Amino acid sequence: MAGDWSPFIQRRWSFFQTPRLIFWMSIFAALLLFLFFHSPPDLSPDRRALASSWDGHSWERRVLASSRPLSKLSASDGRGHLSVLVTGAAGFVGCHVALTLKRRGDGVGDINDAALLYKLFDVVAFTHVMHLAAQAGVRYAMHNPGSYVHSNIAGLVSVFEVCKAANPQPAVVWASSSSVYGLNSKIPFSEKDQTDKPASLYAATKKAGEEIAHAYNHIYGLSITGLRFFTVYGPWGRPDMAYFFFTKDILKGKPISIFEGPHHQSVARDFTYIDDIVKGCLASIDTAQQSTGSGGKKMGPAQLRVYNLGNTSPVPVSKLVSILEKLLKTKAKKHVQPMPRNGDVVYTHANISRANQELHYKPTTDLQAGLKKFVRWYLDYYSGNRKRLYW
Ligand SMILES: O=C(O)[C@H]1O[C@H](OP(=O)(O)OP(=O)(O)OC[C@H]2O[C@@H](n3ccc(=O)[nH]c3=O)[C@H](O)[C@@H]2O)[C@H](O)[C@@H](O)[C@H]1O
Repeated sequence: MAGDWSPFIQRRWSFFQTPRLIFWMSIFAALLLFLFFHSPPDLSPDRRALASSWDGHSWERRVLASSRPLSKLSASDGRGHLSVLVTGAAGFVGCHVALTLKRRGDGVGDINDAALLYKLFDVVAFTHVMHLAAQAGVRYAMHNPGSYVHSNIAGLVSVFEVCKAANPQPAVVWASSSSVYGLNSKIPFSEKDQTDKPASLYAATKKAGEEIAHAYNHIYGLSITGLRFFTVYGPWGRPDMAYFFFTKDILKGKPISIFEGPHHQSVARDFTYIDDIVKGCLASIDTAQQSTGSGGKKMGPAQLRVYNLGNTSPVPVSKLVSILEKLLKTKAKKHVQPMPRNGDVVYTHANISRANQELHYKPTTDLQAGLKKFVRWYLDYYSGNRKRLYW
């Protein structure tokens, strides 16, 4: 369900040295061969993977230990600790949210495999699911459309299926996207605006997710909150995003393309720093009401929410580049070019008043400050200085 991360993986792996890579690939291949020849023949592939990776009792013990709240740390609102299943915890937003929950003392499990989801719910009565696993990226959807359908639609349905069948049902908080506003020209974007003109397949799958959420809420009484993230950036970010590969290319002296809209209109984004997004995610968990259904049956109306999580301060991409140039002390080789027809939109700007009123969401990091933290992390990370970690 984590989707196809080809561009991400390619960029990350190019930093590995080849002999090391070959060594680990050999170990991995040997492990696969071992598992293949030693698995009992009557197990399905999913069950076989499960059985070979975890022996039942020790696996359950690990899941229980990981999801158990730490009693010494205090919960944020005095309601007691939560057990939160975080999907996509290997991804950008997911890893930050999971670590912050863990740090404040909540129990966190992590998985994005459907068979394991059911097994996990047998073992742990999750109070919440933070569903962040997805195929992200606006432009990559043109190259690999199936991956978006697989992760953002089929994957979402499989998460809702396991949640609706659980007893008790957890409350679900999941990642939608600012891209659902598509060709909407009313700014700033408000949750009340129409979102029926997606400009990319990515946006269309996120919009479909919001409609699917409505159906599960309506039929099964699942409490569901969708978060429309606005161009999230920061340390441990996605290498396929512009701020990340601009940094890499500026340092390498490679040219970068800066898109512009029709009539030389500048392209701008409501760039939002990861720590602000994490606060919005945790506030959504903390304010989520319980689902009303039980074991697949609705008992009454349940909470259904959608929030914009943005910075409410759009910045032109050309300004993003000039901040990076200063922080990196290097001039970029800029090529300004018309925005290709690739699913991009010219402008995003979040109206965050609903999130502010109901979640007390208030972003505090502007692009200058956020990029400074990102660049510090980037230089440290890629200089090989990984001893100093970033949490
Ligand atoms: O808010 C979202 O819902 C989405 O945010 C992010 O999409 P975007 O806002 O498109 O971010 P990103 O690709 O970094 O491009 C940033 C800017 O650089 C411009 N851009 C891009 C490439 C380039 O070569 N030149 C350029 O000018 C480009 O035109 C754009 O204006 C997430 O990737 C997506 O997964 C989703 O979460």
